[in-house]
Amino acid sequence: EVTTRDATLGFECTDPPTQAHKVSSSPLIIYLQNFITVDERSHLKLVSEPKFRPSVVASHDGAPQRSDIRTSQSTDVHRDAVVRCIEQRALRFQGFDAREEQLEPLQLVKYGPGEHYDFHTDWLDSQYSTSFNGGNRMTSFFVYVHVPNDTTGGGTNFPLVTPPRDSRWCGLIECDEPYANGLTFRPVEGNAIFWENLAPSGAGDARTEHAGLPVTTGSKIGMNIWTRQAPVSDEVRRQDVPLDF
Ligand SMILES: O=C(O)CCC(=O)C(=O)O
Ligand SMILES: [Fe+2]
Repeated sequence: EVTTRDATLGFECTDPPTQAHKVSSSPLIIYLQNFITVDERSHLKLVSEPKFRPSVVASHDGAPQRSDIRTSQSTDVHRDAVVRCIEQRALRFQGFDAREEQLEPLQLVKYGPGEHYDFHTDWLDSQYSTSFNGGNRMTSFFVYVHVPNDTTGGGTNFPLVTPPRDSRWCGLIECDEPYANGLTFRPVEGNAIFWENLAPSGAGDARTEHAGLPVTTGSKIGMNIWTRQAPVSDEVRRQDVPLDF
């Protein structure tokens, strides 16, 4: 167990007892129960709350733009001790080889009633996967940071992935979903979905298409942890150049 102290915050970086469950081998999808602690969740909620702005998507000419495709609010967060603790956990999970410099700034997304993110892939077209940007998004974690008890809807749907069958999944995925709808994860606070976006050739894997389904009641805060193929430029890491799509 890795433990470090940050005196300024009195925060102790301690890994929660995460349980990993494989969902799919191809594309690789792994479900992580208890990936961030209660303290980390409340800290992320606190620091992000005043910073949320309407989410954007990548437009044709490269400029981030608002769109009906993605009606949530987003923000990145300052790399304080809590954020660095989660970053290191995400890197260790990927087998030590991924370097800190490959991480995009962690991105929080908040949905209120009716808000959603339409079907998309996290891997990007070549114009957004330049060497300046560290190439493409090799992997994604989507972490459920804050999901009040009254929240309904807001699942994460992978239409091209076959759901696992065992009934022990039923708290974590929609088990009564019509088979044709693919796999829908329920938003369960503290848990995360990890997947690989790229085929071994480096090409984007179309089977990783997914959507943030509309929140019906309540709200949802999630977090994207994206690891690029190569180091992201300092400008992006310092968050001078937003990459917030
Ligand atoms: O909200 C979700 O469940 C998924 C969000 C997502 O896919 C994204 O922000 O890239
Ligand atoms: Fe996504």
